[in-house]
Amino acid sequence: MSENFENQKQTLPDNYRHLMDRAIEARKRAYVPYSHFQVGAALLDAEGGVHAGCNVENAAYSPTNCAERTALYRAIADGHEARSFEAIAVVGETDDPITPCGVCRQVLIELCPPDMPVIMGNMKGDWRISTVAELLPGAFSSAQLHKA
Ligand SMILES: O=c1ccn([C@H]2C[C@H](O)[C@@H](CO)O2)c(=O)[nH]1
Ligand SMILES: [Zn+2]
Repeated sequence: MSENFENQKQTLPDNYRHLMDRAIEARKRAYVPYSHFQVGAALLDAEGGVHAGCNVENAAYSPTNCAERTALYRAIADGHEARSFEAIAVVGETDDPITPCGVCRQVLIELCPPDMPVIMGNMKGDWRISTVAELLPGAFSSAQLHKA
């Protein structure tokens, strides 16, 4: 399964490198007084625009928003159509490339094409790529809901 691929050692393709650089930049703006774990994300839209996100924590913990969801919700709020996105990069200071949490995987399934690449990285430059669908096998999605 692609999620278990070893970290890629080759160079990230230029377009994805650029997106990852934007995620690294967004990571600096993380609001993380509780975990001190900064995460950045950058979402590419169909027009070539990039929507950055960082994690935003809360003293009550559960209102915390991950970097991935910040980027996605920001792009939707700016008028971009659901499932029109082309790629998302996410980065944290992890040994292996960071992987989105379960909540973000569900939101990715909702708002992105199932074959959209998720470029996962760390601050050492390791990276790997999985599609949205690969990250959440057997997902409950709108397709099932609307059959009811
Ligand atoms: O993919 C991830 C994983 C974690 N976090 C955030 C949530 C919380 O603020 C902190 C620690 O879990 O990192 C993200 O933003 N994205
Ligand atoms: Zn998450």
